[in-house]
Amino acid sequence: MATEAANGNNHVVAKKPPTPSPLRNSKFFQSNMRILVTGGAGFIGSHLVDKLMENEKNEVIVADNFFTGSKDNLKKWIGHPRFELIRHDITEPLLVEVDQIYHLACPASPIFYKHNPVKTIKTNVMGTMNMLGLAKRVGARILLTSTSEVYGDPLEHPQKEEYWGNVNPIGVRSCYDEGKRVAETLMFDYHRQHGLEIRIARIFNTYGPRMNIDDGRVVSNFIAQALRGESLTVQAPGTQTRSFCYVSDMVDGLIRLMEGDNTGPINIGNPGEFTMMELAEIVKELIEPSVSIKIVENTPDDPRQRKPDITKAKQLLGWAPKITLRQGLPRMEEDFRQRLGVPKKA
Ligand SMILES: NC(=O)c1ccc[n+]([C@@H]2O[C@H](COP(=O)([O-])OP(=O)(O)OC[C@H]3O[C@@H](n4cnc5c(N)ncnc54)[C@H](O)[C@@H]3O)[C@@H](O)[C@H]2O)c1
Ligand SMILES: O=C(O)[C@H]1O[C@H](OP(=O)(O)OP(=O)(O)OC[C@H]2O[C@@H](n3ccc(=O)[nH]c3=O)[C@H](O)[C@@H]2O)[C@H](O)[C@@H](O)[C@@H]1O
Repeated sequence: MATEAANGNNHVVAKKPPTPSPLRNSKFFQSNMRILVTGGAGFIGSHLVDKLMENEKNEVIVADNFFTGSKDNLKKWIGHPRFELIRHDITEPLLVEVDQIYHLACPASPIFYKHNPVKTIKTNVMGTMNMLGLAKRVGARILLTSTSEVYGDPLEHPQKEEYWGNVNPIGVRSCYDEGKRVAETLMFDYHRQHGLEIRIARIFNTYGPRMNIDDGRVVSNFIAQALRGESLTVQAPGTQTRSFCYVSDMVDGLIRLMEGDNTGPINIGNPGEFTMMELAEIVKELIEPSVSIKIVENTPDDPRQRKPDITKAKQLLGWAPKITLRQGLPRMEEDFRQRLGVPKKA
């Protein structure tokens, strides 16, 4: 029995990691690493695929059911000899031979994850079990994209990884936040019981190009509203806070976590904290000063504050975000202008 203190906890690991499947060596001629990205047609997943494909030694397989993702996000890779796209729902088993699994598949916008909550739970629980089963069979390392929502409506601020959270187990957000908490539990149980190599990232609000225009999350809503000349809808009271991380910083953090020695969970996010009213003011100032801001009704269990403590990410991964909100928003604006067909005023 080995004891591991990677996260300051003592995880008793019962077994050595599973032996890799011999089929894993039958690779495309140039590659030495075959990587599965579940949810790779989504927002963060497609940026991750871009980065992984830059390395000529990687073969990348994406499995996605296109619920919130799109082939458009991957169009530059379709047909590439080192890339494969599989239409697959991860609540069903998947048989592939891979060395690493980035497990992202799960709707992330509250509007979408609440649309079919039972499916969201199935994706988090059965989907994660299927991916862990796959990792066990082929001896692959697996990284789960968990969320700051595991801290619920946090009573500690900023949130450290040791904080166990304040989550409503029967609320409308529970399919997602409790789903991710079970997914984390499954990761650690497979690690302790079967010796699987696991990595857990707790992602805090991430934004950037390729977010669905009408995806309902706050940054995409405000930018789309500003470009359409509509009022920015701040949900009451507007004093709730979030910390926004630009997607290239996020991808860098995820790859460092996968390649490093620590299981996590590790917070990956930008500690710059803004109220939703402040965010609306910044979007208005940077994108369209003529739009108004209106307060609208909020949804149940909306967390009142959220800010990552990233001491662990700095120490263990040598990672810190580089792009500020004021630098990131214009990059996203450019992408939204192109997709909405709204040119910048001369
Ligand atoms: N963006 C954020 O702010 C944020 C914050 C915390 C955690 N995360 C996590 O990061 C991951 C990616 O988030 P995102 O913002 O890119 O979301 P997204 O909705 O753009 O991407 C999710 C992808 O998963 C796919 N998917 C959903 N259910 C599936 C299923 N059952 N089978 C196969 N594919 C399925 C979707 O079609 C989509 O392509 C998610 O796991 C999310 O929980 C994101
Ligand atoms: O980072 C995380 O861990 C989580 O963050 C988000 O969840 P949430 O923070 O609720 O995301 P938004 O829907 O973007 O809401 C952020 C805040 O903006 C407010 N909001 C949202 C939309 C809007 O039009 N106006 C507005 O004021 C909401 O009330 C909330 O307080 C993501 O969507 C989750 O997938 C992710 O796991």
